Amino acid sequence: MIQFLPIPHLIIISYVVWILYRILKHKTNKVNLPPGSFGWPILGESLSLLRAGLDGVPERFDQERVEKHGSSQVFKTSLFGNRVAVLCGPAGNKFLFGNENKLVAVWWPYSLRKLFGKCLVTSHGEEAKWMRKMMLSYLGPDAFATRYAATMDVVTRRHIQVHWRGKEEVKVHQTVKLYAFELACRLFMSLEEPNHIAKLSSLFNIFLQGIIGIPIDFPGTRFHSSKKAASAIRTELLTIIKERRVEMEEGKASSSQDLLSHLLTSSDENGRYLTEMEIANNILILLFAGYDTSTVTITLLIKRLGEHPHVYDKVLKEQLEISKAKEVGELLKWEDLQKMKYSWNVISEVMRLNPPTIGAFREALVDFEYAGYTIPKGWKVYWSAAGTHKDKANFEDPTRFDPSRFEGSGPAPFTFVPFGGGPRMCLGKEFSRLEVLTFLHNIITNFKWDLSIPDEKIKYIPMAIPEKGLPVLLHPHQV
Ligand code: HEM
Repeated sequence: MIQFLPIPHLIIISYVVWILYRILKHKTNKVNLPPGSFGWPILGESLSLLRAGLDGVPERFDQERVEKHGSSQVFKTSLFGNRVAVLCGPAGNKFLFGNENKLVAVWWPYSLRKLFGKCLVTSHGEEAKWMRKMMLSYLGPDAFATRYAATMDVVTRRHIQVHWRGKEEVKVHQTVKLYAFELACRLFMSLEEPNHIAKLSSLFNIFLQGIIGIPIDFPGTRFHSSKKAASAIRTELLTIIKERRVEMEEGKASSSQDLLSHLLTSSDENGRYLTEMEIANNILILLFAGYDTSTVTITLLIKRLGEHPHVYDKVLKEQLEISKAKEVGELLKWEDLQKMKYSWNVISEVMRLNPPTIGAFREALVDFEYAGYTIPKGWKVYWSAAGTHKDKANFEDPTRFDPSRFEGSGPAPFTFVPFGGGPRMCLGKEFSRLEVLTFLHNIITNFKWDLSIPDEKIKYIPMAIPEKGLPVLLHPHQV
């Protein structure tokens, strides 16, 4: 576009940009900003962050800068066109989680906000609190976990029967992706028909590609395709919502059968209900938030168990004890999941080493002080799970896989933060705990496996992905 502008226009535009840059620099020079560098104009230090992710070590970005700028555990940078303060370690996490809606508020990139419309993650303050409450009354441990453990087990068994049994080799990442999507469709909307799920899943995968990226909207760009896919999914969801309303009126669907029924029939104390569009947008955000995160966790769990046979044996022992105490074919119950203590320690260690969400952004609502520095209003503020989890100040020999770290009282507060913390803590923590444990129970009591590529590299784009999709050779147990 720029190349079609006449030279005098280009000179004037460059001059205005330069003046604005000087004004901003002058303004920010007056306050005591954290140490660090804004890197290149516009690009900032984004390439270093992306490079660290592609090399499989996202924490390198924080570590290099903390080492360079001293012990204050805060530095400034510029990422994707935004001025950013990175608050490192447990003190930074505690500060940000404790100051939500006071000094900072959750912030997502423009592309995400545009694609999701009005929903939990694009709302703030009272509105967000309200939406969280509506969804938590289904997804929280009290309601969800006690009621839906058996349904999760049914879906998991069927998935393993169709996609794993009888196969010599399985590509774990893409197969688990399908599982995570099927499970969410079943529990959120009671969708079971494979073709319907496949259609939604392919739209969803197009949609995901535009979420993180440059939001240029014209035919041929990723963002444009993503927007079209989002609109097609929304139309589909609105049809499902309307059909459900009719089914409920006719007594053919119950108000407790899934998340959709729950959201259609739940109001707050003032009698306020979510609109159909708000329900569609929130289901879309839940599908998004739970899809790659759970997929990554299960995939890397399979990888770690393949790498550490003695851990595999201990997990198998725990899971077989649970199976043996049940009747043949009896489904998992909430109480069974509570017994999976060692298994959960192993999963926690997987998430410590490779946090599915490496960190997240906030926006400064006002100028505020942190560690003696000023963070100006409007700056983005980042907390880093990857950096915190790999800091030797928080975990001895931090790159070693060692589930025993989670025994007893476990890691110190705010050092283990795969689900974030504070008012914006992951809403699907209980859902994903059940999902990963149920999958683990079913896979490990059916198979042992060998990694087809033992040293397969993990890269982050921005979620962790094994470079070749983690192919494994399956060996069914002879029991
Ligand atoms: C192992 C799996 C998962 C991990 C590691 C994970 C991690 C996270 C993290 C770190 C955040 C906080 C981001 C922030 O501070 O802004 C978050 C938020 C969120 N997660 Fe998860 N998540 C997982 C699974 C799920 C699932 C299965 C669902 C849905 C059922 C879900 C729904 C959400 C939602 C809706 C939010 C936004 C909450 C808000 O802004 O109020 N997550 N997740």
